[in-house]
Amino acid sequence: MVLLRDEQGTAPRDVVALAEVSKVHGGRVRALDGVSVAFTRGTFTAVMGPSGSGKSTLLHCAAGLDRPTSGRVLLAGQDIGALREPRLTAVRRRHVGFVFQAFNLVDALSVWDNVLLPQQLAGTRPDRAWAGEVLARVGLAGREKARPGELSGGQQQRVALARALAARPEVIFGDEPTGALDLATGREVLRLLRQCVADLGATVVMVTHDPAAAAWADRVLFLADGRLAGELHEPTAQRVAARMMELTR
Ligand SMILES: Nc1ncnc2c1ncn2[C@@H]1O[C@H](COP(=O)(O)OP(=O)(O)OP(=O)(O)O)[C@@H](O)[C@H]1O
Repeated sequence: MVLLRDEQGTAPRDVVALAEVSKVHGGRVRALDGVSVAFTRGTFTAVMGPSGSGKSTLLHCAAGLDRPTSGRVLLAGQDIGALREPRLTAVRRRHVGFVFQAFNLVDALSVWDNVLLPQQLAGTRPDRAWAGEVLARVGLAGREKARPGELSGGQQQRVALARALAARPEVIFGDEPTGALDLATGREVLRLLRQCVADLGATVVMVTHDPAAAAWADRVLFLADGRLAGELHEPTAQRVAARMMELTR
């Protein structure tokens, strides 16, 4: 089972790369300050840092949801700074999946229609067989007709994950995807994200405040005051927590 779409027959090693990216909000707040970082295909990266350190801004710039004030962002081989709307939206819909803290499901639609919605918005023909497979993979086979409101928080986040996977994105961005879940349910979602990387070759970039969640990643990036403040490979929750203590001291 192969998740990644590769039209050119070549797969760049880095799915997302930021070069000297700065972002100034409202002409005053320098949320990112010259960040250069790459996200390698088939890896799971967690982004951590104190509140206000620029984590969400980094995620939004990397995903093409926000534009840097300066610097370049390459997403799925394209320099997205050069793209105007609606081309940028099209690239995002085609190559990026999102999982948010608040799930962001459409309550008026069934689970099945939620999962297919991004492809319908993108105007691509939904791959129904694959959608069924990803729903089964997240443990929701048989719940296709349910409305999100009838499901638990953990189940809703699994629908959101199936929705993110259904379009076979190059990269999945998670903004605190376990932030609204209890410990056990959050762990289940993290295990699924981990499996997406291991079994499907997905690339995952996840912002989190939780050292135990970050420990599921291959690498943890630390931000402080809009700058990279180091990284940990093969992290443990203890080492992540210790590094966070140093950053907030
Ligand atoms: N739209 C905006 N307008 C003005 N300032 C903003 C905007 N978005 C973020 N900021 C500011 O930029 C800085 C970085 O914010 P960002 O949300 O990226 O940090 P964060 O590390 O994700 O924070 P948190 O952990 O609290 O979510 C903060 O000082 C924040 O107040």
